[in-house]
Amino acid sequence: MRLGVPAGPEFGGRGSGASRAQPGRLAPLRRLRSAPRPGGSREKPHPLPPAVGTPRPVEEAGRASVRNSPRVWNSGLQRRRSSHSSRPCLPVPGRVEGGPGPSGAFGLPSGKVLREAASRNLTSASPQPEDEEDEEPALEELEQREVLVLGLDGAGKSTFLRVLSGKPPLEGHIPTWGFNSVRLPTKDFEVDLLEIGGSQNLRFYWKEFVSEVDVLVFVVDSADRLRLPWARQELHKLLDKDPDLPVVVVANKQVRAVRGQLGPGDVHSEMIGQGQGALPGPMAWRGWLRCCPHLFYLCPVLIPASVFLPLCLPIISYSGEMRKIIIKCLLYARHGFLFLFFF
Ligand SMILES: Nc1nc2c(ncn2[C@@H]2O[C@H](COP(=O)(O)OP(=O)(O)OP(=O)(O)O)[C@@H](O)[C@H]2O)c(=O)[nH]1
Ligand SMILES: [Mg+2]
Repeated sequence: MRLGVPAGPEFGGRGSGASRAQPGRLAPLRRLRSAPRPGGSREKPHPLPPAVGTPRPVEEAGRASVRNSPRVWNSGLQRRRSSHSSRPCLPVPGRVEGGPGPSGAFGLPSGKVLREAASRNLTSASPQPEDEEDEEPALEELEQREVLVLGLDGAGKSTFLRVLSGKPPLEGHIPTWGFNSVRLPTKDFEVDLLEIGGSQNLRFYWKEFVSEVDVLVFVVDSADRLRLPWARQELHKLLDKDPDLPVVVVANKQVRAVRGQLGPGDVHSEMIGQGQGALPGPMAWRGWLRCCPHLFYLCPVLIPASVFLPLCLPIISYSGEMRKIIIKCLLYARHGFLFLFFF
């Protein structure tokens, strides 16, 4: 059965974002995204291709060679791509209760196929003033980053995407039953973010995507003390699947967390883990400081937690400045972990 997987309603859902997408410039899964969409207008939910035996879509003439040219890809991505290039497209028989479609459920055939659907539905964020895009750079000069945004339900993934794309956060929790995607254009880069809903039924699919993205953003609800161990378990499962994956942990809802007596240090130790199964320290932190001076202020391990919070307060908000910092993090992420804290 072929059923639709719409973007979440919090992003205008059901294809409204796609009307602003630029098909010729879609970043993620450039090898797959131009697959014909059966009978789909951009205003309708995107039906997924058949689960098994999906033909590889043919890239648009000309663009494919540019996009896939080694000159365009950064070395980290090449490394990651080449080490996973032989990964087969797994048929996933799972069903998601409560999802759209006549039966109230949908099957997600594979990471690649879902991301293809997502790429058609990309919501391009309007360029912010700080990007100073006088002239669009030539296509072949653009580099791209594909960022997967995961985390337990209610952690704040959709909010993260919304705010980064210049929209105000929504009041209340509207669960994402499929995916949301957004494009952040910067001067020389395109950053595509893909959120997959965090409900238990959707977590099964997360691992299908991690090997094919440049960075994982893992959003944690710092106030949800009871579920922090679950969040850690999910994160570590993903890292088992791809140990080289650069991770940005977003420790959300710090205001509520402080009320619940859970500070950044707690989130840090919960997510890194302690004792058996813990991630080794050097692996957790190497590489970040070379990237961007701002990161120093965002890394709780290098500054005692007691001074970390005051230092961070001026920049821990979803401000324009924060947006720039986050984009830098996503662009230059190479190894290990970074923690960002939001209130
Ligand atoms: N105080 C505070 N609330 C937040 C923050 N981020 C998100 N929220 C709230 O948390 C609730 C859930 O946020 P969502 O972004 O919908 O959560 P989600 O991770 O996308 O959830 P699923 O789509 O179900 O996986 C909403 O009510 C948000 O307003 C934050 O940084 N601080
Ligand atoms: Mg969501």
